[in-house]
Amino acid sequence: MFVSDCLNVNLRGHLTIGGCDTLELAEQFGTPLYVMDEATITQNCRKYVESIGTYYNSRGRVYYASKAFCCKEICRIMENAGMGLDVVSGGELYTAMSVGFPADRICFHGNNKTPGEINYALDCGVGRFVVDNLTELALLNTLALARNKKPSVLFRIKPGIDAHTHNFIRTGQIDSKFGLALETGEAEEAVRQAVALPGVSLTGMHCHIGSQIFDIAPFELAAEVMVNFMADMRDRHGADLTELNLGGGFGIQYVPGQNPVPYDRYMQAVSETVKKTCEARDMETPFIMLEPGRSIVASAGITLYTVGAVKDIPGVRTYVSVDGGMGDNPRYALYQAEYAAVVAGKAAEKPTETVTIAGKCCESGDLIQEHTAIQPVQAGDILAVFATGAYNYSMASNYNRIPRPATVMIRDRQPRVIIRRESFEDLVRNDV
Ligand SMILES: Cc1ncc(COP(=O)(O)O)c(C=O)c1O
Ligand SMILES: N[C@@H](CCCC[NH3+])C(=O)O
Repeated sequence: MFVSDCLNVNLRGHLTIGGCDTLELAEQFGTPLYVMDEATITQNCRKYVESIGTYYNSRGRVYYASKAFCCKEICRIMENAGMGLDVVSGGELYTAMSVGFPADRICFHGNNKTPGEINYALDCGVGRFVVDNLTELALLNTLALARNKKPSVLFRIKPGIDAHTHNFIRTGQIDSKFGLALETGEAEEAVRQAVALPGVSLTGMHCHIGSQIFDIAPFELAAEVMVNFMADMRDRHGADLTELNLGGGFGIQYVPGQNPVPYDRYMQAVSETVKKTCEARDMETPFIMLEPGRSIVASAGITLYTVGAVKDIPGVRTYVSVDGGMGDNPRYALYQAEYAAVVAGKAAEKPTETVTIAGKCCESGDLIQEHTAIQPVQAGDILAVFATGAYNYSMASNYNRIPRPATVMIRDRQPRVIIRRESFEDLVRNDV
């Protein structure tokens, strides 16, 4: 009925998440409120971890891409689930380290890591650096030598795959700010340099072709391109490459009618490609790394808002204004991302209205969704927007000095605050 199994309707006709009544959650914790179901997150982790067992003989690791949703508690949950962590900044790394996440299970990304961030990561002892460009390679080599370290390095490669997703979240094609291009010889040049550098140990290759991808073919193609490139680098430069990171990007269902590929089918298809290509190139199957973000946390989350003004413009549209907006969810403004919503107190009823859900920022584009079907709605109602667990809190801002919402995590029907609501005091804390 809904886009996630953790959502349901109780006998009062109210929307529930993880067995908790959303109207009671809104009453207890206030709105806007992010709510997440822990069992959904841990089940998603388990599916990935098990598929590494099934398809790669357990020779691999799943790194949760923490950019999707990063806070201390999610790092603890990931550690307990046996996951690794993909971090992309000093801040994400700091968050992980602050709860004692094992540094050797961290993969450090980023297309412009600063010397400060690199030094911090070296001091933490992060397991893998995914190096984006030649400048970074030279810098990492120098900084590592100065600290008497030799970090393991993977190169971020643009495999030249054009995945069918929104322009802003496509990354595998040649015109991308991320990674080293194959076509131009840039990637090979990086390998040639790295094998001769004393401060880095080149162990493998990485690619990530984009996000919210629904087809299997681009992933298969990327895997084939990457294995072939690794074999070429072995043949031409003697590079001993034993690790292949295939990134994340697996699509999820935001609205009914979308049909994401089940992980298992993706894993099976890609593992077959990897093995077949390795055989053809007389290469051992590398240690496989994956970096799912969205598909681990998105469907575990919803956002609860309180409806304020409902403005009907006859013959034009009806605006339903809520007490949050682009500050807590910028994805419609950025990517015209699709979302489904319900009036939480009427979740069992059929949607009969078509409305535009607007936020409270001083910005016409501050919309959560346009022309969306919903139950009859009025001021004071609680509105729930689905599948907001990824790239909502992590991309939130304080535009218009609106405090960021709290996040509540539910386990065994018990809600607990894992991120406190920001106060006005928080907003001025760093002002001088
Ligand atoms: C390098 C890298 N890895 C992993 C991810 C996670 O992607 P997703 O959340 O789509 O699984 C991203 C984001 O697109 C990324 O850039
Ligand atoms: N933040 C984006 C995707 C980019 C993922 C990171 N490379 C989203 O909300 O869909």
